[in-house]
Amino acid sequence: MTYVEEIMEQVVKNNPGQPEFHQAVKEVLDSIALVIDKHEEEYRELRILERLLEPERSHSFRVAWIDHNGKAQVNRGYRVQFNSAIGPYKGGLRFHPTVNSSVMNFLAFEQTFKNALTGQAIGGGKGGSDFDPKGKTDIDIMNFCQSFMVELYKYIGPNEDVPAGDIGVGGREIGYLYGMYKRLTHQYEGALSGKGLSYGGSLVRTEATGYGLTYITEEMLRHAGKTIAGKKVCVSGSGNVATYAIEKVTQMGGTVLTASDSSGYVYDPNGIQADVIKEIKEVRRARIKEYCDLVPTATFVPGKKVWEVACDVALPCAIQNELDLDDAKTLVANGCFAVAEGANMPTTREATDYLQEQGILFMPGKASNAGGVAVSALEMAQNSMRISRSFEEVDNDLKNIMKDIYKQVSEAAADYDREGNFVVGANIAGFRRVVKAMREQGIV
Ligand SMILES: NC(=O)c1ccc[n+]([C@@H]2O[C@H](COP(=O)([O-])OP(=O)(O)OC[C@H]3O[C@@H](n4cnc5c(N)ncnc54)[C@H](O)[C@@H]3O)[C@@H](O)[C@H]2O)c1
Repeated sequence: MTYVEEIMEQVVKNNPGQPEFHQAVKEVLDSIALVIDKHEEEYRELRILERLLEPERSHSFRVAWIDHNGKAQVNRGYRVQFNSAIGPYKGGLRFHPTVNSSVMNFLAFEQTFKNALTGQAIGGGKGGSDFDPKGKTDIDIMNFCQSFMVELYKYIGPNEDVPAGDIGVGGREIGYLYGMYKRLTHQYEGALSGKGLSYGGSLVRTEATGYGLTYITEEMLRHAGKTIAGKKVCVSGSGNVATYAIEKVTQMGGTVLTASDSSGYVYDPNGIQADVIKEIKEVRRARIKEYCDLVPTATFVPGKKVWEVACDVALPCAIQNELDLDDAKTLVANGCFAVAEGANMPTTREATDYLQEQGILFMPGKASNAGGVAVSALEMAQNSMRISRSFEEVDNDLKNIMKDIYKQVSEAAADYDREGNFVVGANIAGFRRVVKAMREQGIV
């Protein structure tokens, strides 16, 4: 048995009932087997993979809170501090009923490689809760966030661990979390990113993941002699990443045909309007169906996924495993030639393999959605220096970071004779940077 095979068996044995974590680890190990095989003896001796796959620290805690009816509620909170070889832990907080140890481990593990790809000094972490924000009042959200922070603040700090938003955690939630952090620690410091502009946030952080996704997609298309302008694009989701991907694709001359939530999708051949999505999701906090009340040319398709709509480019921006093999076949049959992941692991392994076999340009999330965390790191730097930079400056940095990620990913793939395989390239490039830092710091 090879070292990689042995380790994969061990991961499954040591983390039973964690399918998402196993899926993420398998994808990475399959890609980096090429590198491991070259250094097998040395890596075995240093137990590189064992150390890389064991989170440095995992916190799980009770979150008791009172809802707007005065009733007691209890949820479970998490913070997984996976790897700090290259910097303080960094990664979002997710509030969604599907959150469990498997999802947390998969996200924190992926985050380690993604953060390495940005070239910044940030390690990998992730956190969240099985709390479901759907249908909750503003008071519920504040009470929950405050109780969550009463525990979380013990583990975070600007030089230790800097959480940000993710599914279910946007500007409102970060505000409530930060308010309680400051009250508990009496420190005004950048212990969270994605903060509001009035209290230390960075311009472009809100837009960063969706914009960054669009910039790297354009870069990938450019190298294939194409461009986003004039293309039909399917976007799934209608949250932070989806909204700003829709906005940037439209600005760059593409037409976004779809947006969705867990109830179904809306289709508009004239192009989905990001401002209307913002009104529905950020102001009214309503279901996507309401889009059709505001835009008469749009139609709502209940209970279906966006991938049945013919498009040139697909941008999955909702949740893990939302694009499966059947969806991939439909996309290819309808002429789609590029897929870039806005969400984390939205494409199943079978779907990814099929898309790559069919010669579809495919950019994995750990490269294509890294813009959010990259601008979070810029926010951390601004907080430390007590400065704020202009929209243009930060946006320009974001563009350069995304271009650099494309370069690293394609060069790493080429180094191992896998030109155009950006999954292999992203995993190898991230792995090389993390492992170099781990080796230089000894067995810790
Ligand atoms: N926010 C960031 O900066 C960031 C950065 C990197 C990656 N991501 C990833 O992007 C994805 C979306 O995150 P977000 O921050 O936009 O969250 P969000 O809460 O703002 O939006 C999530 C969206 O997904 C939709 N959704 C959830 N389950 C769905 C389902 N089963 N079918 C269809 N739609 C569904 C929700 O309705 C919502 O529109 C997640 O995978 C997240 O990990 C986010």
